[in-house]
Amino acid sequence: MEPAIEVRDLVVERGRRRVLHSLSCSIPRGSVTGLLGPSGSGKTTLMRAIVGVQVVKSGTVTVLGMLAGSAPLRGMIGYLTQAPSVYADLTVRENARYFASLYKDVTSADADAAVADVGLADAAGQLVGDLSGGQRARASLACALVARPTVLILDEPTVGQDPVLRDDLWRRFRAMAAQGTTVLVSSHVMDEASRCDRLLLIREGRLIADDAPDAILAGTGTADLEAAFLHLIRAEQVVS
Ligand SMILES: Nc1ncnc2c1ncn2[C@@H]1O[C@H](COP(=O)(O)OP(=O)(O)OP(=O)(O)O)[C@@H](O)[C@H]1O
Repeated sequence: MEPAIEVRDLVVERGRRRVLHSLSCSIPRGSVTGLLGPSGSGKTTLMRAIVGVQVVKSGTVTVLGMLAGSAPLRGMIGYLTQAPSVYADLTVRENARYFASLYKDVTSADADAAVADVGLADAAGQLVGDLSGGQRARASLACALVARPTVLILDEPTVGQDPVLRDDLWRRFRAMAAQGTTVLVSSHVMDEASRCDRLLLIREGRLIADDAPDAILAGTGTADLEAAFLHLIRAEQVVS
């Protein structure tokens, strides 16, 4: 089957610095793919290119067979940015319903369901400006989920969440993938990597691993993913 996302020889420059160096990868449909790498390695930049909001120097990014940023994709991609993208002076419910109103065939009931899905049903009537950081992040996630996107791009969705909520969110991502949604999640947290079907490890704008977690462990001869990633990063440092 054609992959959900295909990135070919992608070069991106930001602030006159090259931050993605001819990066290529493909992301299968109906999977959870983790995007991991040190701070500043290019995770957000790659996600922005996939969503179609990043100016690229060269290369191509195709999503569901269409060029990233194409108009028909707008209703099919959910994007959770790292900084919550919600209105502080609206309640959680009003935010979700506002985003629902931007889509054809998405109802207030869908908005309310998305709020419940992220564990915010009890806070639905609260102003976003009065929420904790973790709650605000979940309100933003609810807005990204509202239209039940085919492709979901999540930039560090579990930052600031307690272990129980993180577990709930990961179960939800897995359930969405089981129903056919393609989920790309960036994270700094290694124990989350084992919950992914595939992992992309990026360092200084280049992919240094693109495989299933078990295959990465086997290939590096390590017992856990944290050790595997340190192994891969050190091996790269020796080469470069
Ligand atoms: N608006 C910008 N203008 C210029 N350079 C930028 C801009 N945003 C990011 N960069 C640079 O691009 C590189 C990649 O940044 P990016 O945000 O993609 O990394 P990241 O892996 O998502 O980091 P983090 O894990 O800290 O969010 C970094 O060197 C960063 O300094």
